[in-house]
Amino acid sequence: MEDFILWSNARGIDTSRVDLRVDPHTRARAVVCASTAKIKAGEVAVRVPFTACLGTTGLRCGYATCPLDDGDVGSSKQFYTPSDRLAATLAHARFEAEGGTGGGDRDGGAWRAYVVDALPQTVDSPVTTWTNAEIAEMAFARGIGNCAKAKARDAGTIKKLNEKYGDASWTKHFAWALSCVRSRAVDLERGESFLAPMLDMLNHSHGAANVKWDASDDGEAVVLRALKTIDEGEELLTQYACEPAESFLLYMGFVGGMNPYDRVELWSSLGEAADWFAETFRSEGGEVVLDKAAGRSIANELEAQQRARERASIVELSGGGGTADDAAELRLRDIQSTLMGPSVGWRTDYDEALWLMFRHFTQALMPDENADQIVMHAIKKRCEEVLLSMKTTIEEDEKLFSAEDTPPRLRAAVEYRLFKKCLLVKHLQSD
Ligand SMILES: C[S@@+](CC[C@H](N)C(=O)[O-])C[C@H]1O[C@@H](n2cnc3c(N)ncnc32)[C@H](O)[C@@H]1O
Repeated sequence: MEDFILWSNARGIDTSRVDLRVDPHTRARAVVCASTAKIKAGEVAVRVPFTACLGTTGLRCGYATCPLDDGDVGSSKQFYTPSDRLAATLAHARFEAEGGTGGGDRDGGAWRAYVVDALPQTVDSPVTTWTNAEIAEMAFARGIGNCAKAKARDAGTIKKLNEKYGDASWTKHFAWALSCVRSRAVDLERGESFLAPMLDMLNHSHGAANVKWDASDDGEAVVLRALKTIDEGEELLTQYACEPAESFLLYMGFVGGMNPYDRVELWSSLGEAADWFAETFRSEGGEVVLDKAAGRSIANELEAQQRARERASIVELSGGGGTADDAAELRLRDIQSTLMGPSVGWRTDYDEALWLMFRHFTQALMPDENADQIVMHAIKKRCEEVLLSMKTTIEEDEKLFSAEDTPPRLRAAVEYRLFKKCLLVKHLQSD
């Protein structure tokens, strides 16, 4: 790590207020407040000039050679997501740092201390190294399904890159680079993310972050700003993202305890929820009374409206206007291919659509009942069904989670399913 610190300082990264702590067993790093002084709220703990970052030319990053920008048809931004582009840039830097000749600025050697020596050799996560049996331990369809989708998508991208650039080029590092990007890139909400050495060694906390990353006042650097006073020796923690547990486990290999943004998918689509409603709320004689085809078409309509809203909000986030349409479409594709997919749970727009649909069904089938109460009853019934469908109980999971001899991957999968189950129980107990 000393070489990395020397390299960082030579690149203008000011590390005088922090130290790196390395766990001797796992080699995992944590950034801690240096023993020299506390860091007060609002102060800058670390400053990383963009010239020491790896990313896009737009940010004037020091390493910005994206091999996908080779001018060929099929290599433009249209065909790759921002994560693909950053991963290709990192893969290219590593290829050069290890002596490969890949064109571009041939500056890779200068980045060796970071891309070869400091970045992890592997990112252990369900989408990278876990076996199918290990993935299955996540138990919830959303996590497993998103993992399968991400793996299939990555395999497709790698195949495409190998066909175009050959598998002995920088592409041989692409899968590794993508996992590094997903687990450590910084995003300043300017559209594209980048890798900032040193900042990317900070760990995450769902609820106790004491620093946040920010653009420097002069716009030349990314800085870590203290959110409160940080004592000597205290670990600097940031909140990487406000995302459900899937995003953390699939792309970073950890769950990180109770996540306030976590959610449970009760059905994989509104159509499935509509069928479930029809099957569950039958006549006294046991016949299905809700017209299933009509139920499905309501579900499809609500889902289409939801997609249109999502698209519109992404266009708005991208700044609106003509060219933003492409960016919005790409961003939507990126989000959908990695994180989301249709989702029906609660506390999002999809929940609103679900609620509307179930209200509509209730009013048609049981006009004398209090529709909201029936909807609540239906959702709780589903929570119970999902809980009962699990192969393990909460108590068994708790035991596995705390047993010392539980293998780390199983522990991570158990932590994932355990918090989901706790969410279901919490919902069942709510008024
Ligand atoms: C951006 S890096 C952080 C630095 C990392 N510890 C290292 O050695 O470079 C992200 C990785 O750190 C680990 N990590 C970060 N926050 C964590 C947390 N709250 N719980 C468990 N692992 C965490 C995960 O392995 C994750 O993939």
